[in-house]
Amino acid sequence: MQEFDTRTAPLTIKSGPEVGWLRRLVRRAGVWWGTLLFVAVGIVTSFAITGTAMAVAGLPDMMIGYVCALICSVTLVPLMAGSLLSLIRRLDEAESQLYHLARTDELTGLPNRRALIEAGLRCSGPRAVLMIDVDYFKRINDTYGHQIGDLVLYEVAGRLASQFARAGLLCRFGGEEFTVLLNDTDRQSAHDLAERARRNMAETPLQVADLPALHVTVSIGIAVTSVDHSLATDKLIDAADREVYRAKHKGRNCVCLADTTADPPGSDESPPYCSEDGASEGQNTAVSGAA
Ligand SMILES: Nc1nc2c(ncn2[C@@H]2O[C@H](COP(=O)(O)OP(=O)(O)OP(=O)(O)O)[C@@H](O)[C@H]2O)c(=O)[nH]1
Repeated sequence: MQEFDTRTAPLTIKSGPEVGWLRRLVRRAGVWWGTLLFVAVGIVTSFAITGTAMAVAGLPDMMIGYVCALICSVTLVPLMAGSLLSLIRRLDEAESQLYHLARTDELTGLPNRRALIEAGLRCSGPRAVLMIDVDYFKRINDTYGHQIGDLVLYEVAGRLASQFARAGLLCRFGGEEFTVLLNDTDRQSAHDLAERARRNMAETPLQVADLPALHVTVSIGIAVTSVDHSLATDKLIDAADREVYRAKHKGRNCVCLADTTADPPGSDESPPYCSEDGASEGQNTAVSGAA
């Protein structure tokens, strides 16, 4: 399956774990050049030690000492350094792969919840969390089976990626829930983005395998934090999740905004706020609109 490119997003998952100087050397120079460097350092060091040892022992400069040092440097050092550096490279590749796998959702290729939490810990400024839940997803599974359900989730992820990849970090939170973390975003912008994505999903049916077009809608909960009203990302996620429940109770296919900051977008009334442009519950089933 294709992996969605989230590298263009302002918030990205960290590319890998912290590494020490030896790993950085292997990454930059490779095993062969790294080994050559070790041999060069080995020759210089062994010559220096040999010379010093002979001087301390009161021996005259003997060629044989330097020849022994040279033979050791060009035989033992490449053997040991080469083995060590190739082992480090293999471990580095394995750890990087493990790091990436632990932060990627297998089905959609999107970053997963762990990646979201880590990205959230790294930001402190004004930001927004959008929680996006596919409506009546169980019906899709029940009607077409889990395999088609998986394909629908994959297509939904692709659609959401096209809407949010440049705006923020889109993750699969779990099940049929997706999350977007938006940095430096106020309520109005977060709401506009969510509303655009909701509308796009509702108005353009999904094409999955050879099935007729599937009308899928989403309910979106938003929580925003500002400089004056700072809130940790996990609290924002909880608040956005509560808004999803509110959106579900409102009939689904709508966007609800949490009361975490000042006024709701375009309104002087007190928050929280819900924009209800969606279909009614009856029309808004994931499968009832299938042509
Ligand atoms: N195919 C598939 N199904 C999944 C996956 N993860 C969760 N589900 C299913 O998603 C369904 C979610 O159902 P509910 O929580 O009842 O929600 P819903 O049917 O979408 O209804 P509302 O959220 O209330 O609109 C369950 O049937 C889960 O089995 C997955 O990775 N693949």
